[in-house]
Amino acid sequence: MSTVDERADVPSTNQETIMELRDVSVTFPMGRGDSRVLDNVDIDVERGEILGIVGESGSGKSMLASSMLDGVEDPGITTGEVTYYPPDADPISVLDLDDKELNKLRWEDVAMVFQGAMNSFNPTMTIRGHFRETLEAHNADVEEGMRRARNLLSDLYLEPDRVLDSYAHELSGGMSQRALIALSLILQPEMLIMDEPTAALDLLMQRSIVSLLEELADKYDLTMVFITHDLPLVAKLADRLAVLYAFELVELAPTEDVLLSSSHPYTRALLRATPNVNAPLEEMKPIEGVAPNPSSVPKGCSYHPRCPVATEQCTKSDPSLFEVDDDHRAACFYPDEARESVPFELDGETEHTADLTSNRGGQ
Ligand SMILES: Nc1ncnc2c1ncn2[C@@H]1O[C@H](COP(=O)(O)OP(=O)(O)OP(=O)(O)O)[C@@H](O)[C@H]1O
Repeated sequence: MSTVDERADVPSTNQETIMELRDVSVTFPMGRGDSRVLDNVDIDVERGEILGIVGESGSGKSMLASSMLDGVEDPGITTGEVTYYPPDADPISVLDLDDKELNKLRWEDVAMVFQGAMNSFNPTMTIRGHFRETLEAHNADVEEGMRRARNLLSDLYLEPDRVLDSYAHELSGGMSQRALIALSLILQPEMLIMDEPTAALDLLMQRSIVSLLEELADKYDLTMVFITHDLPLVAKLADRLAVLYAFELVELAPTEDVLLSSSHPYTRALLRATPNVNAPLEEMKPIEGVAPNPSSVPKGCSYHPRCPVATEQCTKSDPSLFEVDDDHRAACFYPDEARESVPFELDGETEHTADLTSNRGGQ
């Protein structure tokens, strides 16, 4: 297994890596050949960061989330390398783990929360039962663990006693989603992967969960991967953004770079379709053209049929992630032309753009 120092030139800043994905692909065997639903993704998740992964519906976001914990459902096949770097132990090759080892990793090192908490809880068990069962299954000290559970529930602005004594159906959607986040953190993982964790919730609850997540990440030194189709939502939270298009990573950069100087025409179209970073997703305008499905991914750059700056080159070769700037990568042969041809103006401030504006003011 490669060490951190030997790593290839891939999208990352110079911080310490907690999870490394190399050439990660997911395919489903279909009647007429394989369907590739995640295509050679390379990414380094940095310890302590909040990484947002955005993309349209069907772009491969859930496949990416699942592949990080070797959780793609049968008959899907995940290939490539996923390496988890524990703080004080040898690296773990996630795709080589057996079921028992995976189960340990999933709770104790890298937890995962999906949308729709209702389906994650057993309807015949109280929330307390779920916490106890998880602690017992991992041979953890139950009394100490339950103390932690109460703290986590309080951190998430829930009344611990009321929630612990309830069944999931007795809680509102927002409460059960927060209880699920608390449960996912009960064995003190280093990293939390969330796949559309707020999708089923109303706008106000989405926003409030996002700010709670930020507080949690800070308090518990958590690394977070937040996967969503809601760019305005994740822009408020993430330190870096990764953009997926047609099962491939097309741009990766610090959030403010994406918001102010994105270099892939798809990211720019996505931002142009976002009238205001504070506006709800429902106000986004559609992007012209349609995203390909797995059986019809265009040759060359998969975005070329929708792209205003595409040339013949783009119909023939598929650009890899080029370095635009130190820690900014985009899979486009023509980033300068893209910036010129796809203008957008972002109204509204995120924490990131606000910081930039105030820095500029001081110059
Ligand atoms: N079990 C499966 N068998 C074959 N193809 C699948 C299967 N599950 C998903 N896919 C396909 O994989 C592709 C990527 O799906 P994925 O769920 O990762 O997209 P997504 O970006 O998470 O979308 P959404 O936001 O709608 O959840 C889609 O084209 C989908 O149709």
